[in-house]
Amino acid sequence: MDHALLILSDGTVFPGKSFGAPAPTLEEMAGAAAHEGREGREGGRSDLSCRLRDIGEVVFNTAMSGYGEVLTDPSYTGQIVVMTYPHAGNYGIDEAWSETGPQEGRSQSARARKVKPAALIVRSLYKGPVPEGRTKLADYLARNSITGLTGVDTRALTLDLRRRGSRNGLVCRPAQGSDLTPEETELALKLLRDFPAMEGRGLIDTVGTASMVHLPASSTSPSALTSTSASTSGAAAGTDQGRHIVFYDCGAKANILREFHDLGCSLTLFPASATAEELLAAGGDAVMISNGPGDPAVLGHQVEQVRKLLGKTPLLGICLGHQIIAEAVGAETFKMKFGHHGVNHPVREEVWQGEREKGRVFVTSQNHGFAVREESLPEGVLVWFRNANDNTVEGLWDERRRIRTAQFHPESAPGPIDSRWIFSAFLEVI
Ligand SMILES: NC(=O)CC[C@H](N)C(=O)O
Repeated sequence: MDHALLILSDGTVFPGKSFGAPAPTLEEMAGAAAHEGREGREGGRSDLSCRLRDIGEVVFNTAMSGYGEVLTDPSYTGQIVVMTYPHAGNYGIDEAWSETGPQEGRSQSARARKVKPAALIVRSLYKGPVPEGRTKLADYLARNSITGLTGVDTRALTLDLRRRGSRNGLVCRPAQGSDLTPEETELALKLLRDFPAMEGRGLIDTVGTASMVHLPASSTSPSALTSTSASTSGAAAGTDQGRHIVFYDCGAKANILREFHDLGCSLTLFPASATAEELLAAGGDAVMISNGPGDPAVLGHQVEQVRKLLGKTPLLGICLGHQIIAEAVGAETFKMKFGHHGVNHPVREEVWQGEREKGRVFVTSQNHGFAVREESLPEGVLVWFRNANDNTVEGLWDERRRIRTAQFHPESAPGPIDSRWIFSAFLEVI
């Protein structure tokens, strides 16, 4: 394994050893950045930098397992993920665990890009055998051209990110030996200065389906949803036969689709470029807005479309979808200091209905760096869920316009399934 380093935008360095794809040198990274910049200018595209490997916003994830789902979750696009649990790789990885939803109409290269984060950082990579039929984490990353960094003091790194906030970083290899030359350090800091901050980045163009996809309720296992350990035997399976959910796909996780499917719903997925008219014309019972990467505040098109849907159809949202709906009703979102990424975030229910016990607390799976500003919520839009650690808004409830949203991930994958009932609660608005 080669010496490699994580460099944060303020110059803090965390040394380690690379696994998976070899870490690039700074000269290679500068060449790739110049190439992407040229292509971006000539192609008239606004943000190609998300396709650059090895550079992105460094975030820590507190899950004890689930690296396979984390690596394939489209919401991690543009981020370098640090796992706080010290060991990674000991159960290998199976392609079938992918959390990436359908990618119809995308180019072959986009579809082949299975791993969404820009790099993975761990304390200690397990190198022993893995169960038959599975791939070693290092081989999986190598096959997908993603660099991993092991031997990193992830505890110190996490404390640093908590104290000073998530910020951009890059993973690189010194051209010689184990340290960077002053020139290499200068180049690294320049690359990081030129790289866009997560606040203000629109990233959904690169994820999700690019053309309409219909997943009928009757099919027992649509090819896009073949694998899951968490949702094959839904407790409430079949109870909502016949519901048709129109799905606004901003980079959906596969398990969200599976959960609706397990409740007997048919789904029609539309790309994030679709219009409100197209979504309504599909004639569904509700429109669901998916999770996805990047800053919700810059998604003008999607916010505008969702605004046009208000009151015309029930609206459901998860994570980015929750944030887009919040923007559409006139509320604001903001960048959190280090976000919530993990599977152990307590959330309290603040609005309840019918027989449900009051004020329940759930341990939830989370992955978000932005949140809804509570003071900006208009009248009639209630806080359905609240984070029990920091009191931030974790879900919205609007009775009049039939809106239900969750900032966290009721579909888990990875994580506990305590809040899985929310999919049934979503369908109560129909
Ligand atoms: N998982 C998600 O949908 C993430 C939403 C958004 N990109 C955030 O970081 O807050």
